[in-house]
Amino acid sequence: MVKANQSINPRVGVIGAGKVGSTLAQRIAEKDLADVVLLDVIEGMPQGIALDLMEARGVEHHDRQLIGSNNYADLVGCNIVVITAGKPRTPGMSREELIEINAKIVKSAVKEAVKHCPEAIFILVTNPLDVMTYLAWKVSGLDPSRVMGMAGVLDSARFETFISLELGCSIADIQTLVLGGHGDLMVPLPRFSTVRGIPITELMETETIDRLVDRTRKGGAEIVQLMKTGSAYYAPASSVCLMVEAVLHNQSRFMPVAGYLQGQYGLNDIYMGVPCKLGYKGIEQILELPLEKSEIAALRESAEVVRKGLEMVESLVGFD
Ligand SMILES: NC(=O)C1=CN([C@@H]2O[C@H](COP(=O)(O)OP(=O)(O)OC[C@H]3O[C@@H](n4cnc5c(N)ncnc54)[C@H](O)[C@@H]3O)[C@@H](O)[C@H]2O)C=CC1
Ligand SMILES: O=C([O-])CC(=O)C(=O)O
Repeated sequence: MVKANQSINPRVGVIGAGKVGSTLAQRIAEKDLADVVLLDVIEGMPQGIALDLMEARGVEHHDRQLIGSNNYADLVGCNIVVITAGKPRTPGMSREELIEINAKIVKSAVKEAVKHCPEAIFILVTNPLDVMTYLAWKVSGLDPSRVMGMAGVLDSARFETFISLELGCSIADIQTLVLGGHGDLMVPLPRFSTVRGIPITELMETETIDRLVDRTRKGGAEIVQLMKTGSAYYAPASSVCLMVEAVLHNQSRFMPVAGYLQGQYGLNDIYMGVPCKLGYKGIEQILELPLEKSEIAALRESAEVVRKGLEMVESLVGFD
């Protein structure tokens, strides 16, 4: 059996071996990106999933190592740590209702992880995303460029899906941008969403765009409602994997990421979805777009929800 600290390959720690975490481990290994340490509080479960994924290697043709663990010390040497630990919502719940249960989990997971791999880049997934990313940054003591959250890639991918279904065209030509907090007030930007460079505002009626924007905003809830017992995980895992690849391969790719704002878009001391350049140092640049007044107002409204969540986290678990 391979020991956790024997590899010289890139290594990604995934904390939380549930739906998102285990699917992400599979994506990372099968795309041949890195070895994976899959960690959970449930004994035997991450070990079983890691072994199952190892046994698929001969068929999938890769040599990546997958290690299941209940011990944070096994994260030694990880280049990236992804936090998926925590509860998903069930029908009727908002993401904010997860704060009480998930803040404790994220705080302790990040504190433990950073002790063993202080050099890692941290990517948060646990909801409510922007609030948990801020909490993770605070308790990690790391530079904000090295702590980020995944949501905008997923929300943009959903918007792209709905546009491609509406226009009956390939998704390959569609690129969208969804900014703001990962909640009902997220900010899809039709002006910056294109099909082969053509803004969708040139291709669809306003009412159609509004309908697709609304479906995007409620994209997570639509799946929660259908699944009944949990939330989306295939598209979320693919979205995190894209960020992992951008960092590991130092790709300098622009994508919407929950990054720490220090005055950009008129917002300060908050994590929220903005266009970021990702490379091996983490967030290398935050791009400030020339937004219209209504778009800025929508971003600020979205930020208010995040701030309320931060107040709640501070009173529940604190940021120390
Ligand atoms: N940012 C985004 O766009 C998305 C966020 N999410 C969020 O990701 C989180 C995980 O979702 P799923 O994987 O579907 O849930 P899940 O319930 O399948 O998995 C969560 C795992 O976390 C583990 N866990 C709990 N406490 C832990 C701790 N202290 N240390 C290590 N592991 C711990 C649980 O044992 C469980 O295996 C949820 O909060 C969900 O809302 C899910 C999809 C998209
Ligand atoms: O909806 C949820 O709770 C999970 C999530 O964040 C998403 O799928 O966008």
